[in-house]
Amino acid sequence: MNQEHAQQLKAAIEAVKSREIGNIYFVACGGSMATLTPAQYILDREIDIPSAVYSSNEFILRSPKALNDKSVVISCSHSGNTPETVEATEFARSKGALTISLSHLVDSPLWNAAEYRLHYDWGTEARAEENNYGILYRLIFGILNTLYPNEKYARAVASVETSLHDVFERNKANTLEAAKAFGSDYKREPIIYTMASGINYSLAYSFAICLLQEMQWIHSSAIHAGEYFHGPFEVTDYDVPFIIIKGIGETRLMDDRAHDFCQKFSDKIVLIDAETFDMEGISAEVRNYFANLVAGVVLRQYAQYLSEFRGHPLSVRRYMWKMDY
Ligand SMILES: N[C@@H]1[C@@H](O)[C@H](O)[C@@H](COP(=O)(O)O)O[C@@H]1O
Repeated sequence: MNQEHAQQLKAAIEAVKSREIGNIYFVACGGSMATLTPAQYILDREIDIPSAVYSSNEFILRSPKALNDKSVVISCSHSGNTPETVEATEFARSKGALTISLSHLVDSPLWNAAEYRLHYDWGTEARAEENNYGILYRLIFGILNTLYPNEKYARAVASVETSLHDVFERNKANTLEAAKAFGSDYKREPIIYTMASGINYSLAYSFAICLLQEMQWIHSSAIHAGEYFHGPFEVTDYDVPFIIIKGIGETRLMDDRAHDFCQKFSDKIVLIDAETFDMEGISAEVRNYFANLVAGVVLRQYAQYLSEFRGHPLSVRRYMWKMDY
């Protein structure tokens, strides 16, 4: 265990404990916003303190009335440099909120804007318990366990610390051939939709906007499985590809309904079903909250092979970080 990370988490969790908490906001952009969103889902399910997710600039411009000194604002920027996330954190701090920021870059502008800072590791060598989701889940379940002590939350933290890395590795190995097949079969698709609900929806969103649009320049849109029947299902046809992520929790009913319909009319469904995951080591009562993380690792491998078969590295951008915008 990285002791520096453990110390940073302890300080942030103690700070939350020392305050009266009226609400919790999660603020970031793009992939980082999608990273934070499952934490809001977990809080929504577990406690009655209201929480919400905002894209950074909207947080500043909308300026929620309830943002005040009883707020906790958790922001994230991988680079630590996204100006709107830095400004949103400064804005939250100016309103008296307790600010906690996650970043891969120590001493970045975001790092300096936040009151409490959480560094996470990144890259192929990083251990799951020290990467962005590992740190976020240790924070969220740590906060829950501090505010509402419960063995369930302690077991969730232990699941991250002792098992998540191996769970990721096993599921990556189990889906390696499927990832290669996806890369080969879908490399010429001009458009790929993603669909999910509940805690998995933000994964469908980030896969569509970050992996497919940003990193592969493939047209895409994330469809909420419940919303599918309220517009998007009209585009379903035999040659229209859908990646459908099915969860194992309370919203699976919506995933089933969308999948059942979609497979009647599309011959190109890529199903990522959390029921097939090997979740051994993750405490049974919180597996729903971890299935999206496993699906994320599985899908990242799919994207990796898509990029290899297309000869389009995931690192290539046309505009991002290359000009003013
Ligand atoms: N794919 C995401 C983008 O969607 C996002 O605009 C950006 C956010 O940056 P950061 O997390 O550094 O704030 O970077 C990531 O790569």
